[in-house]
Amino acid sequence: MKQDFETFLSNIAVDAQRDKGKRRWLSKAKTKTKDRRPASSIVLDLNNQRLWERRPSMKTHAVLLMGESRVGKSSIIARYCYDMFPYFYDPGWDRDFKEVNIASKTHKIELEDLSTYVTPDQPFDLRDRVIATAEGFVLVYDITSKSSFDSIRAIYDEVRRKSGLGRPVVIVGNKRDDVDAREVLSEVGAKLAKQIRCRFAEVSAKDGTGLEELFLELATEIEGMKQREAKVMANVNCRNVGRALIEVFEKVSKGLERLHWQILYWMYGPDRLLRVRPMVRPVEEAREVVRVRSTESAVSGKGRGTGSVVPGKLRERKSRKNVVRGVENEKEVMSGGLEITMAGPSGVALQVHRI
Ligand SMILES: Nc1nc2c(ncn2[C@@H]2O[C@H](COP(=O)(O)OP(=O)(O)OP(=O)(O)O)[C@@H](O)[C@H]2O)c(=O)[nH]1
Repeated sequence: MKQDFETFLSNIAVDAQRDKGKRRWLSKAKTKTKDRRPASSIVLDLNNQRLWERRPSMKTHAVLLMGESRVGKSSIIARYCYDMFPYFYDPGWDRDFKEVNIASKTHKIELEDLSTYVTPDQPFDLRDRVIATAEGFVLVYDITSKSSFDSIRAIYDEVRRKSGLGRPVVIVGNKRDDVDAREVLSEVGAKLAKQIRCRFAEVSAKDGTGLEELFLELATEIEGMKQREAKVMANVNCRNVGRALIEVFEKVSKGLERLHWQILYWMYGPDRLLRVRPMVRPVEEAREVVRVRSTESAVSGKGRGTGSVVPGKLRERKSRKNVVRGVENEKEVMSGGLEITMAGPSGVALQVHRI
């Protein structure tokens, strides 16, 4: 009887302790609510491709915890962010964060438990979107439940299907404190991780074992991935900028050359143009082709015509108003037409327009 009474008393003490823990945990969570607004916004298109993304800083890493129900995802978040272990089951816990130091810089790790997205009132599409926006994944199983381990492979496949390329994944066996009830050996977990080439860890949300290293290494991995992505993007941009600069430069130089000939045309008119030309470009340098465009057909309104002067031959065209004559050897072109195109030594077509 005495013993029963003592057991009764100790049970009350345990319950009181749990209640106290729950109250403390909830009040902490409440004060944190202000900070629990989403730190990042991402706009996806219908195929879950990123259209626009705002992250408050490069150093915020979105980590998604996935796994069967009751494997301890919420408990891992509670232990890691508040250093406390809730003895009660709370399926509603969703998102929190913790700041850590990596290479003497502060990084913010946002942890999210996906189970809240699979309640019947949530559209299924939301689940896909949450996966698509996460930057790192923790696939949790319970070492005391073989079935929770068996589901990991399918979850991993889903992550690879729906997430961006190269997002780090860690397979985590939780409840390692519960050695007596163990159903999944750590070698088995490690073997699966090796097969799908990702990291493996065994942790305990109850006593906090392995959690600090787990998230620190994951954040470092995510940071590395982001830096690699940023480098690739910078390279792509550099190449584009370089190509654009060359294009602009080519356009400007062609434009300048054209302008140069236009000014000569204005100054001397078509008749005297070729007398000035050698001053600009020595005759020997000039190529053997002179093209004359837009002659009689342009003037007569039938569209643009193109004539070319065969080297060494005199070519003459007549229209109602214009006479076009080109003497290749002397590089002489006379035109009353609208436009003359000459192939210069650099291979750039020079056009002289009549205004
Ligand atoms: N012994 C032990 N029990 C744990 C551990 N982590 C969680 N639990 C217990 O496992 C139960 C489920 O934990 P939760 O954190 O609510 O599990 P969950 O994965 O978030 O569940 P859902 O929200 O349904 O997805 C709770 O009763 C916890 O007390 C652990 O490391 N060791």
